Amino acid sequence: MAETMGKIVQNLSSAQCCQQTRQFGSQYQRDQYAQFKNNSLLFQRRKLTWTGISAMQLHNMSNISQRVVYCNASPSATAVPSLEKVDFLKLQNGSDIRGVAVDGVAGEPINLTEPVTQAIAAAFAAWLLDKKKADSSKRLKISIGHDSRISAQKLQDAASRGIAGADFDVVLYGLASTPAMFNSTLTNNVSFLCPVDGAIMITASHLPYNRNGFKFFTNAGGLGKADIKDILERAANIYNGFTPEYFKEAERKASLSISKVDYMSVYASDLVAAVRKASGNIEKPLEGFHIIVDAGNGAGGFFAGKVLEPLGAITSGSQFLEPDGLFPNHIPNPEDKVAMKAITQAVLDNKADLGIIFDTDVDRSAAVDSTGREFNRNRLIALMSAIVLEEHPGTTIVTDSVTSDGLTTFIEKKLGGKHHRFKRGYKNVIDEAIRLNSVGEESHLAIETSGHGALKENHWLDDGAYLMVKLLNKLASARASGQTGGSKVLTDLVDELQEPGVAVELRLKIDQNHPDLKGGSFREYGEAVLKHLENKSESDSKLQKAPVNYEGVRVSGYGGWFLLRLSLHDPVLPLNIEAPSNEDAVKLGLAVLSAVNEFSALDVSALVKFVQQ
Ligand SMILES: O=P(O)(O)OC[C@H]1O[C@H](O)[C@H](O)[C@@H](O)[C@@H]1O
Repeated sequence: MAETMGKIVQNLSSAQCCQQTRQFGSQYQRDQYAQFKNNSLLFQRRKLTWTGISAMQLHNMSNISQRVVYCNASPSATAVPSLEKVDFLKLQNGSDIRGVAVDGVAGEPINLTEPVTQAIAAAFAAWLLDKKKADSSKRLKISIGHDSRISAQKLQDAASRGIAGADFDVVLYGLASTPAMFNSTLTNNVSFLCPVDGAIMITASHLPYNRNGFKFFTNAGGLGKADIKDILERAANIYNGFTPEYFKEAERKASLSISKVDYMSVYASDLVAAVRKASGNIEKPLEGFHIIVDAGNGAGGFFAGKVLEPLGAITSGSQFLEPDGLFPNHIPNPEDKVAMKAITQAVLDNKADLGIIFDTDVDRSAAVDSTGREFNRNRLIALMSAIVLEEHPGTTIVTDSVTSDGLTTFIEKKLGGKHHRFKRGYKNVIDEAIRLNSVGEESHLAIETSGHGALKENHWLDDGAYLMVKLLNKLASARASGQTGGSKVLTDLVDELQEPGVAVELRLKIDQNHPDLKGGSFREYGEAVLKHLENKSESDSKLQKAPVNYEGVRVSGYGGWFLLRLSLHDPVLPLNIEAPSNEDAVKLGLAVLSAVNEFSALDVSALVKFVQQ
């Protein structure tokens, strides 16, 4: 059995990527597949063989497996790799690590190799050991999960060697969601080897198939920027000290310390229990509801079979539940228009009550009501605020900076709450909500327009599945109190949200090699652009600077507003404009353009196009 499970883990990514019969509807899909075909040659060279087991068969097999399987088959490095020089700090992406794990995209060489991964995992173990010094007598364990990416298995194997080499136990969850990984540090269940001391999620969220990365958790939550920097610095040292003996020894230790657990079943059953509890302990509180899931071929497919069906919902018409790291149907991203159109169409075609869509690693989500009305961005925040403010009257809702003025009016005037519009970035909003509570301002919800949302009642974990559970609770309790009308109970909650006639986001790139930067960083340049825009706006009588603002330059005028800010990660100034009409939006666009036009390293072509429409 142990050997079989070792094989299953080994073959998972080949199974996901070797489906031969594909039909591609768009150029995006054809491009992805062409790139994949090149990559599959690489896979063959690395001797990952295709055994003919489909991803769904694997899924079914894992369902009948024992809870804990000890894998004696070690993840093999096959040969001692030759090491290239690596700038580890370049792999930091805020509070995540991101890199290129698969060849095939021009101009994007691999920088997340197996040795780099092994060093990063060993560095996380070392970091964790420092944090847990108090009980260092016990052997620590780290869980590893991954999304559906085609590089998942090789990175999982390398991470396992890194952790085992540091004398930790490794618990493999296979295909998992990011929030489940955090949850595994909290769950008390020895037969599933929980709680673990630390958890690693291998994911690059919605990014293209060639990327991958890591998120790290302890029972205190996700690691922040400073911790990630610390881990990457440790990883660079570990990497520089690698020797052939080290690799051999890590491989030997890995063969002794890896177990496999079906943790997603534990996590899913917690979600099921939460909905049952909210409905007054009804076994099937969603009986009769037709709810469609679109997992975008990421890790969220479990939600249909392991959450909705046990609660009694019909899930027929659900789509893209099978993991496929080439994402052949649409990008798994609730912010993506094509993705939202796909779930909306599925709801309408199937005359379903509700549609639910997740991003690749299920930390983000959105929904669609039975009429095809989308609950994403400001509307999802409004809906979640309505639910949370019913439970906690007057509480503060923390959001990111690009939320609309209509949302503020809705939260404050209609719902009687307080809207704290903070900065972009899921970690920023979560940390701010935690800070507010610590200084005596009650907050129960931190949520971004991107679909990241975290509740105090759920350990401030940003969990797309849990957000959807809150919607299900509402459906179930409405049903229990005799209301009919399906998802109308949700739609009614946001019917007074004022929405702008026009809402756009334009992303203006800074050319980092442009002489106008005069050798400075793109951040300094971006700050100079923002300062200039702020000064110009102050001298324009038709514009008013937002009295409270935590990021970039936010200005009202012409019945709407704009926000220009620096991207969290990229050399980009994202510009959001919302206005009652196109004409007003163009006036706001022109006000920005007249201020930023003289910055020759800034690509304003998207803005020029917008104002000329
Ligand atoms: O600043 P931007 O480029 O718009 O990116 C902002 C986004 O970055 C990442 O994807 C984070 O996970 C999100 O929480 C954040 O909203």
